[in-house]
Amino acid sequence: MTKPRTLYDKIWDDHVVERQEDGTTLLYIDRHLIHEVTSPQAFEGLRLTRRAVRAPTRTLAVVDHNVPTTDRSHGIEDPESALQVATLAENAKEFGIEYYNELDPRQGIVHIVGPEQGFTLPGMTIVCGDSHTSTHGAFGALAHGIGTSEVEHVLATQTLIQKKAKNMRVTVDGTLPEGITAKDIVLSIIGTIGTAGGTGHVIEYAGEAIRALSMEGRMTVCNMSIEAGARAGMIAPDETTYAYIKDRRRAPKGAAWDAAKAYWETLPSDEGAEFDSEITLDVANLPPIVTWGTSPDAVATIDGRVPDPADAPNEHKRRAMERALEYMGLTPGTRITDIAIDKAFIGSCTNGRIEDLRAVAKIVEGHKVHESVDAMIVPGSGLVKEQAEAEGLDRIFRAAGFDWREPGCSMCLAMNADRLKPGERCASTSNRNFEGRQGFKGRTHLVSPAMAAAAAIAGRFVDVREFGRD
Ligand SMILES: CC(C)[C@H](C(=O)O)[C@@H](O)C(=O)O
Ligand code: SF4
Repeated sequence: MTKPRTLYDKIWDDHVVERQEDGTTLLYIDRHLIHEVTSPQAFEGLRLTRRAVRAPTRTLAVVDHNVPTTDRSHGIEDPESALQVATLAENAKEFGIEYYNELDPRQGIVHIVGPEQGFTLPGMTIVCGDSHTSTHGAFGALAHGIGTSEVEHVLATQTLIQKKAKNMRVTVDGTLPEGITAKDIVLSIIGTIGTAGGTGHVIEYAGEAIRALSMEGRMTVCNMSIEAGARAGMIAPDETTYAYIKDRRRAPKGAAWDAAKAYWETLPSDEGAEFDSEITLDVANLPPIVTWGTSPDAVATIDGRVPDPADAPNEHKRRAMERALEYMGLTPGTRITDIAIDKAFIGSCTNGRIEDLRAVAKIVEGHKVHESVDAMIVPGSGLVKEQAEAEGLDRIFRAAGFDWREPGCSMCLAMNADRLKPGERCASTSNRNFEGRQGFKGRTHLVSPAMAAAAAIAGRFVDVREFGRD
C-alpha cells in the first residue's frame, strides 16, 4: 500500500522535474499569468539574455492594476499607468503571448480572468507575480504568487525552484446561515488562526460548508489564504468545479475532457492522508464579519464592539491595537453598527464576480445610497460586467446611486485614480486593510459584498440579516 497523500502532495509529486537531497525541487509550471506591475523587469531580463518565452501558450497576460475604471476608449491619461499598460502590450506582442488589453471584453483582474477562460484547471501548477494567485486553488490547483525574478525564470524555463510546504487542513462544518457568505467564512478563519496561522503551509479547505459553496465562493476563500500567511489555499475539485469549467474556452473538449476529468477525480486527498496541522470551525451560527483594524485578522462581528487594548493578551498586542485604533479613528467599545462610512467599494479579486454583484443587487434594489456615502461597483472583468448588464443589475446599481465602472483592481489597492482621501472610511469587499492600502491615511473595513451594499445604503455598518426588515 502506498502512503495516503493529500491533494497538495499529489499535485506536487506530479510536477517534480528534479529534486535535490535538501528538498530543493524544480517544479513544472502549467500556467503562468502575467500583469503589468510585476512583469516589465522579467521581460527586460529575457531581452538582455536573448531568451524566448519557453511556453507562450501556457502564458496569459492581462492589464488590471493600473487601468483606470472610467471610460478608456480614448486612451489612458495618467502617464505612468499608460506606460505600464503599453509596456505589457509590447512585451506580449514581442514574446507571442495572448494578451487582453483594457478594451478587450475578456480583460479584468487576472485572478478572475484565468478561471473565466478555463485557463485555470484542477491539478495544475499555476503561478503569477501576484500574491492573490492563491485564488486559483479553488479549482484544486496548486497556485501561488511569485516574485519578479521568478516570473523571469518561469517565462524562460516553464519551471520554478521550490521547497515543499507543510499540509494544513481547515475543515469548515455546518450550514451557512442566510445572508452569510464565503467572505465571512474566510475572515473568521483568519480571525481564528491569525495572519501568520498558515505560515509555511498550504491550506486545504474541506468540510460541508466549503462543499456547499459555489466556485465564486470557493475563490473568495482561497483568495484570502495569503492573508492567513499560507503559501497557497486549495479545495478538492468536485461536480461544482467540473460544471463551472465545462465548455470554457481553454478547457479540454471531447475525449480530452473525459481523460482530464478522470485524472481530476483522482486528486482529492486520500482517506487517512496526514496533515501537519488541522483546524476545525463551525459556521452554523456565524454572524457577518467586519474588520476594525489594520490587519485582516482584526475581526469583529456585526453585533460586536470595537475591542479594548486593555484586554490585549500582552504588551506587544496592546500597542499594536492602540496604533490600529488611532489610525482607524476608532474608540474602544464603539458598537460596530455605530461606525459611519464615507465610501463603499465593491469589487476586487476577492469579491468582484457575478455572484457578488447579484448579492449586492438583492440588497440595494429599491434603496438609495446614503447621502453622505460615495459608492462604487467595479466588476472583476469585462465578462462579469457584460453578464451583470444582461441581467439588468447595472440599472439597479445606478438607480440606487452607485457608480458603475470598468473592470480592474481599482480601489482595492489604489494604483489608479480610485482611492480614499486621508481620513475617509470605507466598507470594502477587498482583502487588505493595511495602512494606506486604499489611499494615504484611508481607513478600510473588510466585509462581504452584501454587507458593503447595506452599509452604503444605511451610511453605517448594519446587519444584513436584518436589513430591509423594517
Ligand atoms: C501589485 C501586486 C504585486 C500585489 C500583490 O502581489 O498582491 C497586488 O495585487 C496586491 O494585491 O497587493
Ligand atoms: S484586486 Fe486587489 S488583491 Fe486582487 S490582484 Fe488586484 S490589487 Fe491585488
